[in-house]
Amino acid sequence: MSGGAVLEASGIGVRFGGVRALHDVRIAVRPGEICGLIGPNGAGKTTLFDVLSGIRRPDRGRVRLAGSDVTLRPPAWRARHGMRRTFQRQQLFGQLTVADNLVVAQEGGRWRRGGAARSRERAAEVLAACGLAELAGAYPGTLPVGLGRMAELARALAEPPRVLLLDEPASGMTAAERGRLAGVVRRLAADEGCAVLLVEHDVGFVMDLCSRVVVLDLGQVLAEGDPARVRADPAVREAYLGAGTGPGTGGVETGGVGTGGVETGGVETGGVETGGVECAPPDIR
Ligand SMILES: Nc1ncnc2c1ncn2[C@@H]1O[C@H](COP(=O)(O)OP(=O)(O)OP(=O)(O)O)[C@@H](O)[C@H]1O
Repeated sequence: MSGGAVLEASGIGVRFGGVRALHDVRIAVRPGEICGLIGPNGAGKTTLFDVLSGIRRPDRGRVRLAGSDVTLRPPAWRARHGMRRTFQRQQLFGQLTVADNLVVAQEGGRWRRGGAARSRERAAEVLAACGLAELAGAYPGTLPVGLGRMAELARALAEPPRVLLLDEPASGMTAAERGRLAGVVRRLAADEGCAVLLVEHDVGFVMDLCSRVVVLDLGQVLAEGDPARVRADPAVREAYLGAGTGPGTGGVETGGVGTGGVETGGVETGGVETGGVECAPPDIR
């Protein structure tokens, strides 16, 4: 399929009863690449992540990790072979400190008081790289949302991943935290050759960070390419604008770092009026 891809999926189909959540989806991510996965609500992004990470078995299609067919492999097997995923909801152990969560992640999920010295050293390094050194002794439940998400990312990096799937990593983060998150992800890809695939509702953040963007709509790949190309794609604009993006419709958030303001209500951007509340289309300029 795609030469050099470390993670690739082809012909993926998933149905939930009468709902076709994914149809003939193909996606590939190369080492060192940061790829964004976007799409309106219900497009199939989470379902695709579940298939890639092994949480859901597809009705059709194959998933390959470093060339091996892993379609029937469970999530733990994929994790042992270098695939890590973060979730929208924090997965850290609340009764362990942030540092101990990273130690446990390196020791097969088993807790031994103190852990191995090597694991503790690595945990300290990763936390420092994520700007969390001072929070090593904190308990996850005490962290504000953005720092909790960063700690979740740190846990995923406790052992160097080959493939990293990030599920809405910037959600709830301040602008400064988003900047730090982007820096960590860039370094991971550039210095360690990790392949990163991220689902994120903040389209501006995705466009700034990713070298390639895949757009899902109604369970199919609608467009794919570099951010400029995707931004300009009429089908992408139509899919977002047609989806309704305002409060109450669970629309796409905008306004990530450096995306500038969002034009609302203008003819050019196709703003939509809903019951007196002006709904802005996502910033896909
Ligand atoms: N467990 C389920 N049972 C039935 N239908 C489901 C289930 N999970 C997802 N779906 C449906 O599959 C389609 C794709 O959903 P999915 O959650 O993957 O989309 P998404 O792009 O992640 O959406 P969002 O941006 O809102 O998180 C939707 O129509 C959704 O209603």
